[in-house]
Amino acid sequence: MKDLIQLKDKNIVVMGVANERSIAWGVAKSLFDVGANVIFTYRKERSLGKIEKALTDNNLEARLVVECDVNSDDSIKAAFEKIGSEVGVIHGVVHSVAFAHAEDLKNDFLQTTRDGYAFAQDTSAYSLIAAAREAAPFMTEGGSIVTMTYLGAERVLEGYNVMGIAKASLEASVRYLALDLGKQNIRVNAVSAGAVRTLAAKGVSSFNTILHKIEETSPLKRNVTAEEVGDMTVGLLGNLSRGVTGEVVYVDSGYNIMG
Ligand SMILES: NC(=O)c1ccc[n+]([C@@H]2O[C@H](COP(=O)([O-])OP(=O)(O)OC[C@H]3O[C@@H](n4cnc5c(N)ncnc54)[C@H](O)[C@@H]3O)[C@@H](O)[C@H]2O)c1
Repeated sequence: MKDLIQLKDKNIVVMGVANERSIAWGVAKSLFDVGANVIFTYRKERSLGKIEKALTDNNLEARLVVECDVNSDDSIKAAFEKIGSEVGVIHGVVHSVAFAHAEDLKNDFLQTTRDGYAFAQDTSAYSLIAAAREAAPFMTEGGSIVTMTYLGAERVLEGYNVMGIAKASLEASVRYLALDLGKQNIRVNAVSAGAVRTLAAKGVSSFNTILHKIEETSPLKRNVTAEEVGDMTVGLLGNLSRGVTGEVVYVDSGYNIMG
């Protein structure tokens, strides 16, 4: 399988590990399993500590760990320049980053503020465009970019509100980026993950209800794990998916197909 995926010794940037429950950590574990060189980016010192602890506890070694605040163009540019200068070629990027203000997830969607809307878009959707732009010059052998989205982009899920709009932008951005970057043989896809209990999920008030609903009604009658999301992400990063770009792939026990 490792040979089919062809990610051994490839340099893959993973953005968005806050702790061992993060979807990005599930992705990183799958990447370590196939022998990739994993480069982490983090926003806060607290996350850096959590990444270091997760690596030590699991007896793993990162190729590099770099600070990157996706609300800042300068920070994104500096992060990818540092990564590029250290590793030379970047073969893949995993964008697993999102944020919205708590009040915009608690209040009715109708009450979304202009600032809250802009902030959710900036952090959760524009950040993919900026990261892709700064990574692309170092992706000289072609490669793959994968982001994390959610069903709330297409369906109204109570309490997901402004984040649903950000995910809709994110999914459209995946398609436009796929066209631009296809010329460089860089593929861009999204994984639409089922509900996974993480730090970010705490902001969604209806989260427990969603978990139960998936258990009851999805074809597989269970929730998915960050590891399962990680495995599909690695599939989209590697050679087996070389003909796939601009897609949203669901890892949600099939929940999205149900009426
Ligand atoms: N947990 C779920 O149920 C679920 C389902 C579908 C999609 N997702 C998506 O998966 C992705 C990862 O979320 P998660 O659930 O693993 O939660 P998480 O809280 O573990 O990860 C979110 C990450 O975003 C980072 N982040 C936020 N603002 C940032 C900024 N300005 N600069 C840099 N990093 C920033 C945080 O530091 C954190 O590492 C998100 O895009 C989320 O919307 C989550």
